[in-house]
Amino acid sequence: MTRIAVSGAAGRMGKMLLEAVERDEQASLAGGVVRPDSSLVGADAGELAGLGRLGVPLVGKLDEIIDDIDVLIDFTTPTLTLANLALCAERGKRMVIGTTGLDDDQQAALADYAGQVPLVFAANMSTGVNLSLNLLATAARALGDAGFDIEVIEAHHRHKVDAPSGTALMMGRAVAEALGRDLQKDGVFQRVGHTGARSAREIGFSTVRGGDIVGEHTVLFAAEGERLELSHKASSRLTFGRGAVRAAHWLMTRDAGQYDMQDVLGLK
Ligand SMILES: NC(=O)C1=CN([C@@H]2O[C@H](COP(=O)(O)OP(=O)(O)OC[C@H]3O[C@@H](n4cnc5c(N)ncnc54)[C@H](OP(=O)(O)O)[C@@H]3O)[C@@H](O)[C@H]2O)C=CC1
Ligand SMILES: O=C(O)C1=N[C@H](C(=O)O)C[C@H](O)C1
Repeated sequence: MTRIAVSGAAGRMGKMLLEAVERDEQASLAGGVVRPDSSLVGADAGELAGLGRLGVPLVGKLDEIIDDIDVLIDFTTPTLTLANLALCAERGKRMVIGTTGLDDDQQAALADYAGQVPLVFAANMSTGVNLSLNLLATAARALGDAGFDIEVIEAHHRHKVDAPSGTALMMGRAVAEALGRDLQKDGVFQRVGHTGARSAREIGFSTVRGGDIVGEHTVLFAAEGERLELSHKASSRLTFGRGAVRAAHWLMTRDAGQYDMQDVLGLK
């Protein structure tokens, strides 16, 4: 049994993660963490997630349960994720991190902590998206320097706070690496006014926000006379939750280091 706790348990992903852990026969739900001042502190994690009473009370601080867990799953905010990681590294606890929107310094800090504990960090835990990274690299090598323009288009719910999505950036990086391009230089994240014509090397990003869209990503390869689109559409957050639980089990036999979901799925 892998004893798993969920950080940000009251969030959109937090509740899904509680369900994914509870549904997994090889995992036991060892706790859920909410804000210290939340009225949910002391409430039952199962009731929060609509699973009925599980006898697992929600706590306001990770410190209260950390000794009784094997893995912390964290899909929250960059600041909270790094604070939790500092504590997990100190106590030798593994982490699965799905939080997006980390800046360069935050990503460097995360990489430093990975020297102390095993962790999986991925902007998307779904099987389809992680497989698509390989397909995208193949398509980019075949088409990217042969007259095809590359654009990444993503759509998410109205509550999402970071843009472009972590997945869109990951897809853009897969394409850029396959073509020897650099997103810092070749990524175009905004077009407005008289932009001039598109350059051949640029990789464009477009963001849609609205309603309850769970997460949709398309990479478009557009030439004169034809276009190829590789799309992934998530219709339930449970797909991310299941991936995170799979990553938690996988981490149990790993040494300290930073891994991603392609490592977990054996796609490298
Ligand atoms: N890797 C993947 O596969 C996926 C990644 N994500 C990423 O996961 C993250 C969370 O997404 P989502 O669930 O939609 O967001 P939510 O805002 O619904 O959830 C975040 C949770 O974290 C809590 N939280 C934030 N700061 C603190 C704090 N300082 N102390 C305690 N709790 C805190 C929030 O509490 P409160 O509500 O009180 O603010 C909330 O419950 C995002 O970065 C998103 O991009 C999402 C889906 C899939
Ligand atoms: O915030 C979300 O909801 C999602 N975020 C992730 C991202 O930024 O790529 C993954 C997924 O698309 C849902």
